[in-house]
Formats: sequence, structure tokens, C-alpha cells
Amino acid sequence: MTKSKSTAITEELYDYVLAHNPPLDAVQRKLVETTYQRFPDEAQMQSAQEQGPLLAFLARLCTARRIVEVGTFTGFSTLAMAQTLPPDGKLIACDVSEEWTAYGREAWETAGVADRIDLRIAPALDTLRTLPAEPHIDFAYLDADKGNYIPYWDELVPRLRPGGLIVADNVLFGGTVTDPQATGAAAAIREFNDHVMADQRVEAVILTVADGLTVARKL
Ligand SMILES: C[S@@+](CC[C@H](N)C(=O)[O-])C[C@H]1O[C@@H](n2cnc3c(N)ncnc32)[C@H](O)[C@@H]1O
Repeated sequence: MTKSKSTAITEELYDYVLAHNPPLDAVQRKLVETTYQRFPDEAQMQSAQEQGPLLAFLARLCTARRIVEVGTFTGFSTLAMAQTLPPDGKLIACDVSEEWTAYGREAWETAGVADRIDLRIAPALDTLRTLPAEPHIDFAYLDADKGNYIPYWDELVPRLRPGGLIVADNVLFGGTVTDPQATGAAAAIREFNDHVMADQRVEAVILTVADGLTVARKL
């Protein structure tokens, strides 16, 4: 069996990584704090702090002008990606919660990027199906209900332009993806990971960042 060379991330090491990554700006930091104060039971849904700068890095890497996000919550990942857009860029953010996304709207206004964000409150599959069919998306981020990851992927990949990136969060699902008896969301992620691996339209890798991040490039 191949041995992992990954370094275990202790809390101390995690703090070190954050301290050597691009820092969150004041609006991002306040949004993270407000989310933990206002929604202590749900705040763990927020993308990990190191994922904000990583998503921004990847969006810049593919010079994204058209971004689609599935799963907005209080808008942390949305903010990080929207801040990379040029003034005429657009990010379509999909969520079903007016309550959670209201916190995002406020932060996006404060950060001066609200005009670039088109928040669609509806089941994300319905929103994705209304998007133009041709390949026009530069960057997509999946971070919502795991049972729909495959349908989201299959709506997004044909709409991704060659060289565009699609990123999916939670692909290690707390380590449960190795369990062949997994049920529910863990089983859905197992199926999703197999689906991605078999997809000839993309080149995909899993990064062991936070709860696992698939980064795929459209061929
Ligand atoms: C993990 S959170 C997203 C976290 C967000 N990316 C962040 O960084 O804060 C998942 C979000 O998906 C949304 N969601 C769940 N099912 C959905 C669906 N069918 N359509 C659209 N959004 C959905 C939830 O309302 C929740 O806000």
C-alpha cells in the first residue's frame, strides 16, 4: 500500500498556515465572526478560512469573469470569489435561504462587490438549468446538498469553458468516503468522486485541504 506523505494538521500548525496565507480582509473577518455568533449551530457549514484565499487564487488563475456558486450560506466564499472579478464580471450565487444569505448581501455591499453578485433564491438545480447552454462559465464552486452534487456537476461541466475550473468541497466527507457501507451524504460523495474520476471532459485532482477539495479543469 502507498504511504501518505501528508503532514497531520495540528491546531498549532493550522494557525501557522493561516498566518502565512493571505489574511482575510476586514469584511471577510467580520462576516466569519458574525456567522459564528449569529448561527453557532450552522457556522461549521462555512467554507474553511483557508479556502477563501484559495478560491480567490483559483478564480484569478483562470481570469474568471463568470462564476457560479452552488451553496452560499452567509456568503463567505461568495465574497472571496466576487472580490476577484473585474467590474463587469458576474457571480451567480445559488441558495435556498433568504435568512442566511441576508448576511452575505450586507457584507457584499460593504465590500463594494454587491453589483457583481446575482443571488438566486431557488433550488440550485432549477437555477443552473436556466443558464445558457453554451460553455461560458470560467469558474464554478460546489458547496451545497451533497445528494445533488452529480446533477450539479452535470449541469455545470458542459457550461464550463475549456480551461475553466470547477471546484467541489467536502469530497472527503470527514473521512467517511472510504466506507463502502456509507449511507446518505457520505454515500452521495462516494458516488460523486467516482463520477468525477470517470469524467473524460475534465482533468481532476483531490486536494486534502480542509474536508477535501476537488479541483477540475475542463479539457
Ligand atoms: C455548506 S453551506 C455553503 C457554505 C458557503 N459556501 C460558505 O462559504 O459560507 C451549504 C448551503 O447550501 C444551501 N443549499 C442546500 N440545499 C440547496 C439546494 N437544493 N439549492 C440551493 N442551495 C441549497 C444551504 O441553504 C446552505 O446555505
